[in-house]
Amino acid sequence: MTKRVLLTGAFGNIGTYTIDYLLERGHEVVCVDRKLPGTEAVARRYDQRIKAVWGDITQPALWEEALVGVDVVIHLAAVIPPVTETNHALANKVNVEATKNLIAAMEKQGVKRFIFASSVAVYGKLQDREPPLTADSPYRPDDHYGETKLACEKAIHASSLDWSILRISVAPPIEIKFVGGNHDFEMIFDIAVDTRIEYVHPADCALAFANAVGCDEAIGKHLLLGGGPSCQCTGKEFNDAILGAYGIPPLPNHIFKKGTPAFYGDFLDTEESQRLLKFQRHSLEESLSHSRKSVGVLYYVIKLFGPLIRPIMASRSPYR
Ligand SMILES: O=c1ccn([C@@H]2O[C@H](COP(=O)(O)OP(=O)(O)O[C@H]3O[C@H](CO)[C@@H](O)[C@H](O)[C@H]3O)[C@@H](O)[C@H]2O)c(=O)[nH]1
Repeated sequence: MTKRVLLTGAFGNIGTYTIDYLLERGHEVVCVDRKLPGTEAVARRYDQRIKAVWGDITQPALWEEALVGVDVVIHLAAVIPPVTETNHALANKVNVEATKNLIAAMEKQGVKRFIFASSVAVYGKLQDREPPLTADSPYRPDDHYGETKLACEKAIHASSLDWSILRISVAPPIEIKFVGGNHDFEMIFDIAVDTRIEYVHPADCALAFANAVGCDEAIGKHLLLGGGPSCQCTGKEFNDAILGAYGIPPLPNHIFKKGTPAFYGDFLDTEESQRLLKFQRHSLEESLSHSRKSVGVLYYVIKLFGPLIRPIMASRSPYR
């Protein structure tokens, strides 16, 4: 059955793919995002096919307009690291207060179905345990981002909504393009070379969110979004592969964060999430070839200047 779906953070990394899947399934999509040159450019691509509601999600009045006639809410809008770590006040306001206001507005307006984008950051760094990470592994976030996502989850548990919480693993943008988000390439330096990573294509996350709309069995569940065994690798393999897709040679090991456990997440048990949401479509290999294609001829230019680019990139590492 087609639904009217409110999608927050609609013009960001995962949001844009989510719009595509929702439209493909015949849903009406109401998109909420900040009005920025990048987000407006993305919105123009959808023209009359979506309704855009522009505004600041920390303003409770925004929800009154956005929720009219809505059946389901997919809440992606958030600030992510590194901003969450340098600006705690903003992270609290955007990630926690706005989510609490949205929940209150939904309860007031009688909108029941809520699908929330959380993160494996709620577990903190727990690679001292045997993999895989399961939905009920212990929560001990050790960064502010993870704290904010866990606070949202607690507010959701205390609500009267029909919720699903989807905890996303490592899902950076696949293409060099400006979307509304706040991704920062320097994050790669936080991924220690020997850490266990489970990548997931942002489009596959989007598919999980879109499929959750019609999946009543997902109600009341915490589901892990990782790409599956074909997306599991070490931090070193991950960083080399991502850089390689853009024509950049591997960076030396010593400029990456040291020590274990040195990044959150792990290899994940995605048996239940995949059974319910059927979202794992891309291996890491396929995602990298997608990245490589998006770079086009620039790949050869970057490759040619690789020996010059490499030290410039390395100089941006805080762990040199
Ligand atoms: O005050 C704000 C801050 C952000 N956004 C929007 O939120 C979206 C965030 O997207 P982006 O920064 O590209 O990140 P994603 O990779 O899409 O982040 C998704 O995946 C993360 C986990 O990997 C989750 O934490 C996020 O909630 C979820 O949106 C963007 O459209 C932003 O414009 C707002 O609308 N208002």
